[in-house]
Amino acid sequence: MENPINNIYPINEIFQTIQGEGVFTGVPAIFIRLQGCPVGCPWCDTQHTWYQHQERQVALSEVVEKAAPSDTWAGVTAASIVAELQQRGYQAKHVVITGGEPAMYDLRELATALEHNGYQLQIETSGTFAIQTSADTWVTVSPKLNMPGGYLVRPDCMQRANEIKYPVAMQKHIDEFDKLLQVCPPAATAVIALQPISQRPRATQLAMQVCIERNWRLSVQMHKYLNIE
Ligand SMILES: C[S@@+](CC[C@H](N)C(=O)[O-])C[C@H]1O[C@@H](n2cnc3c(N)ncnc32)[C@H](O)[C@@H]1O
Ligand SMILES: Nc1nc2[nH]cc(C(=O)O)c2c(=O)[nH]1
Ligand code: SF4
Ligand SMILES: [Mg+2]
Repeated sequence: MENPINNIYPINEIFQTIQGEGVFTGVPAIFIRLQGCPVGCPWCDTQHTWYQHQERQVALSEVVEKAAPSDTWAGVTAASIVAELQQRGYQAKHVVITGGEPAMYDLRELATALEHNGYQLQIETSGTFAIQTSADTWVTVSPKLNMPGGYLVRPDCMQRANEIKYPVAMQKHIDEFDKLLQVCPPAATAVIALQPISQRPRATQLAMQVCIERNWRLSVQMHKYLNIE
């Protein structure tokens, strides 16, 4: 049955590009970026999505294919989001819901609407909020440990993850991740990847070395090397 609730999702931007991170790297994808995140990672790529200011609310047409990142957002229903993707003639069938922190919102209605229209869904989440999405959603958890917002990574998120993509810059981060894997073990089938923070050469060197030692994957934010969105 269709979820009868008409959730309003705060959309920061919608764009079509190539997935640059994790297991689906290289796959053409439509990105839906939601506004709002309280986790506070100091090196966050998308700090313009942290706050949801009422006075920055705009129409949906203004957040589709933004010329530059901004903190404007539009409140949109699942049906209107699907209609917008179809109207824009996007060819990608892989949809990535990111943010901001998408797990702050109940994504079930949006997931159902997208799947009914032939899209395959992936979400990118920090693992600090309960994940409410469809059973078929590919869940990428990028755990955030000891961040200023004080949020904890949830064991249920680690269990649900199809992919764990951990951002690293120094050995301390690896040690913290090892502790997390012990306390909150992922499913045996979960793919584990390390993602160097902000393309820093030392972070990349460390991530490569640990991936080889542990037989984990490397995820390098390909879109930044290609200078695409
Ligand atoms: C911007 S976050 C949004 C989704 C969610 N809040 C999260 O953290 O997963 C999307 C992805 O970008 C990663 N990320 C953000 N800033 C980064 C940076 N400077 N270097 C490497 N990865 C970064 C996050 O770890 C996450 O995997
Ligand atoms: N190309 C591209 N790939 C991405 N993978 C995850 C992203 C994100 O911001 O969540 C992202 C992004 O912003 N662009
Ligand atoms: S959890 Fe994600 S969106 Fe929030 S600050 Fe960290 S990287 Fe940025
Ligand atoms: Mg990004």
